[in-house]
Amino acid sequence: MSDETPSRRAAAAFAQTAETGTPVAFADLVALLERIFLRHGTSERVAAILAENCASCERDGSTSHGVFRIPGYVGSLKSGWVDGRAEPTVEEAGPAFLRVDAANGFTQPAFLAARDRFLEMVRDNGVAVMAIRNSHHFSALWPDVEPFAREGLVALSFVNSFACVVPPGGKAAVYGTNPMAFATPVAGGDPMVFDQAASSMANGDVRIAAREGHAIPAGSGVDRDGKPTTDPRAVLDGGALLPFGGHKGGSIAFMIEVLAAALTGGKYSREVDWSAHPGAETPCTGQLFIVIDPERGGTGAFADRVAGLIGNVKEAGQDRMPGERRYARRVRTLRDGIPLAPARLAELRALAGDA
Ligand SMILES: NC(=O)C1=CN([C@@H]2O[C@H](COP(=O)(O)OP(=O)(O)OC[C@H]3O[C@@H](n4cnc5c(N)ncnc54)[C@H](OP(=O)(O)O)[C@@H]3O)[C@@H](O)[C@H]2O)C=CC1
Ligand SMILES: O=C(O)C1=NCCCC1
Repeated sequence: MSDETPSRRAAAAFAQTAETGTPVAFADLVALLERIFLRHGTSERVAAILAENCASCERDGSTSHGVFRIPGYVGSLKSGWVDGRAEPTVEEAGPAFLRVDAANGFTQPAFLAARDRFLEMVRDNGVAVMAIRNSHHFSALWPDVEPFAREGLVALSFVNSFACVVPPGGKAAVYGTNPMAFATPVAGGDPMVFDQAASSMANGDVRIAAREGHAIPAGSGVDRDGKPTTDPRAVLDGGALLPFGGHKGGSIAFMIEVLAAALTGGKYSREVDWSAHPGAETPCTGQLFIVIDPERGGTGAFADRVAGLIGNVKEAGQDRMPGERRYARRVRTLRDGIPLAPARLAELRALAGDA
């Protein structure tokens, strides 16, 4: 059984560099990122939320959505494509359905503005849906869902991005890399969380491979003529990624366009048009949450049952559950600091306006 996803393999060289960089304490990284966001026009609230979110990705080794993304956030803010001071509006569309308009701002501040009311709905009804639109999600999804599982809930979330994935057998990019995340409580342990793109790789990992001069795994993408390629630059320059697992990943990507865009009122990935905003990198689309109170299942032993299943999976030979790598790295980096390559740290300090 392979130990790594193609994305993980493609990012490995960069991750190694990062592992050997200058150690930065989590709180210091949050403070540095907060200064960058503030300097580029966000409100204090938005800066605090995005800085914590992005630093958490770096801390947990979510390299494709950690500090690597900061120039992209800045590009979107500078180009006027995203509103760093947006005030989201929250509307109740039923006893267990919240609609959130992020008002062309970042998704996480809009999500957090609605989260308390959403939790009440989940507790009252056993399940609730939150549909966010006009929102820029530029991060991993696990920071959105893991806290629900720590509160005893099961959470699912879906985001669509921008057209860079061809449907199986297709020639034009229709889908985004469209991640989905799932989180469940586990008795006696950390939640089990998976968070994965519907494409062979995240676009972020393709860009890291291009920057570092590494090939991407065969079967990940095609060039502008639709020919298979392992050159990340060919994928980025008019080419596209493929869905993971052929038609099965294609169907997941389709489902995510429906749930995150059609249902929320957000844009489809292929409707994202930032051509009038050079430098913009954050897609403005939608995100859907479905959160369930597992106690409503009435077994009284939900989290024990999940722990039992994980035990079965491990006994059968899977040595690592999704999320375990992140948790181990979190412990390490909170203790030893988050290793940042000197070039990355210099880039961040320059963006923060440090001399
Ligand atoms: N905002 C956006 O629009 C987008 C965001 N993304 C984000 O990019 C990130 C990377 O996505 P992707 O490249 O698909 O993710 P990966 O393929 O790296 O990992 C997907 C999941 O599989 C788990 N996993 C990886 N390797 C193993 C293994 N050997 N055994 C068991 N579990 C394993 C990971 O857990 P672990 O984390 O513990 O390694 C993770 O939960 C995600 O966080 C996603 O949300 C992607 C696309 C668009
Ligand atoms: O890595 C990706 O794929 C993406 N991440 C952030 C939003 C655009 C797509």
